[in-house]
Amino acid sequence: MPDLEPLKKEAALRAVALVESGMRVGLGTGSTAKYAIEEIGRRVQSGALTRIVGVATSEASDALAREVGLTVEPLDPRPLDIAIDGADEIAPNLDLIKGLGGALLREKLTEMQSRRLIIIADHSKLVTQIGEKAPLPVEIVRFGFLSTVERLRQIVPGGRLRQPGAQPYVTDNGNYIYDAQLRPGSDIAALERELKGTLGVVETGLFLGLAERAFVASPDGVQELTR
Ligand SMILES: O=C[C@H](O)[C@H](O)[C@H](O)COP(=O)(O)O
Repeated sequence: MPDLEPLKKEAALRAVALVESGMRVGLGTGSTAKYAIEEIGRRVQSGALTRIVGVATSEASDALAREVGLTVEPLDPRPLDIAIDGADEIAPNLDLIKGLGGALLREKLTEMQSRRLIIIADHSKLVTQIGEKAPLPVEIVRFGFLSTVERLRQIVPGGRLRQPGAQPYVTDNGNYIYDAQLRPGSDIAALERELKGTLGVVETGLFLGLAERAFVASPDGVQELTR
């Protein structure tokens, strides 16, 4: 398995180059977004960027941002100038699956409000159709979760409650996650509507029509994709 870390970092640096002083910045979650947060922190510490306010998409990113010296504020109704985040699948039209790290709800809340969503990833995340590689995370409420899982199985038969150990995985919002196995080529816009209309579902990891640009790094260099 080749080391993807330098590639993730390279993609992150390309995105951070778009951040300007005075911006309100959505801070993504995950092992790629981490490089972006660290780089923004470095630029703030060196004085290259000033008056940056970060809005974090998870408790982990909030903690990291503070650690690297960023000012972090909660999400409020003001728009963000830019958000930088990783993804689990990137389709050619920049539709995404996100949430394998469990942060999909806060990510969607934050990134819907951003003027620009920039995705950073290594080339392993590229797919020709959504559902090819990653499961689709669906955040569900804990109360009656077994009933919600049954309802979800009627819609997407393949899938399971995320349970890494003895207990189900719990999100920052105190919810559970159902990881659905999609059939590539299915109508994902219709699926999104159906899942969002399902009792017990809080949010899905489908990010459709949200990303403006993606920096995708491979051993041949960084590819810049636009919608
Ligand atoms: O919940 C997690 C987020 O959606 C991440 O952005 C996504 O899982 C990609 O993470 P990584 O950069 O670690 O592959």
